[in-house]
Amino acid sequence: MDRHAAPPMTAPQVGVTGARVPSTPEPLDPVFTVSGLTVHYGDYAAVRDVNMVIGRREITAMIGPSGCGKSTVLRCFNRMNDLIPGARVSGTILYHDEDVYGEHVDPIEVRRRIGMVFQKPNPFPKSIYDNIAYGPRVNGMKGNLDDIVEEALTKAALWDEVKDKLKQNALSLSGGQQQRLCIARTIAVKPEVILMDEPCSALDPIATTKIEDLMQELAREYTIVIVTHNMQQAARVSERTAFFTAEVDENGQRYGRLVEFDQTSRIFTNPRDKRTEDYITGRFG
Ligand SMILES: Nc1ncnc2c1ncn2[C@@H]1O[C@H](COP(=O)(O)OP(=O)(O)OP(=O)(O)O)[C@@H](O)[C@H]1O
Repeated sequence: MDRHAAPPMTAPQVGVTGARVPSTPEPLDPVFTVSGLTVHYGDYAAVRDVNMVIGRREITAMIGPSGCGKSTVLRCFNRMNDLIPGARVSGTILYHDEDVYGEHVDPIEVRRRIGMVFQKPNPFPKSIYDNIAYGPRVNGMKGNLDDIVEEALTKAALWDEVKDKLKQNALSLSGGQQQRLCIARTIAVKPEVILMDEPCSALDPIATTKIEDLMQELAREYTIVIVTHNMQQAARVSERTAFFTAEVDENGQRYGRLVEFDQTSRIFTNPRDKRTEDYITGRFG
């Protein structure tokens, strides 16, 4: 797949609060263009007809009640659903101009370019150093491995805390440190996009703040898509928000759908859809 090297057509404006304020409902510099995305598990169409665009170097949040398909959609961006027996994806997801599910696309390469951080930190039971070095080694990346490890840990705001104990087992780190290690591990293989599935739900408030600060720092260089149950978190960190909900079809089947996708500031202050308003004001879900 060709990596899109063009600079963004429009730089995000900087608002009075210093927050990055996007200028249009839809990003002008898409990394992903999702059209008519439907995901089945066996015969069950869990999430249907999703259309959205993910902007380059933006943070896009996906929010909504449990079971509405947020994680299912997130896993489509890097073909993680390929690993779930019975999962079937229809519609298209363009990564720049290339179909992520195209016939000749290598899912391993997709997952290198589009990394993922999970809800529960999942370091390998190896040293801190080897956790980071693993990806670059198996990908045959050129360059000095020590430098690659230091750069990834520095970008993940963990270097100062671990530089004197790189040989220590990663499982000896705190939960928040383990999650930053997993982010460093993702960064080490030089992705363009980082997908995050509830990355703070297992962390305390201080560790959560560190990850949120880190996300904003990383968004200078990476495109980030985050699933979160925490609406305040979506409001704090993201430029755009997609609100999903679960509805029941004419056959009594519950399914997930995207209700509204817009600038985060608009979703949280002046949503277009009553269902979004009910959710963000706590009247539903
Ligand atoms: N591996 C699977 N096999 C079968 N059904 C699944 C699988 N994963 C998810 N589902 C179903 O798909 C629907 C959407 O689930 P998904 O986990 O994507 O929702 P979610 O919005 O991320 O939920 P939560 O916020 O609780 O994590 C649910 O009905 C769920 O039961």
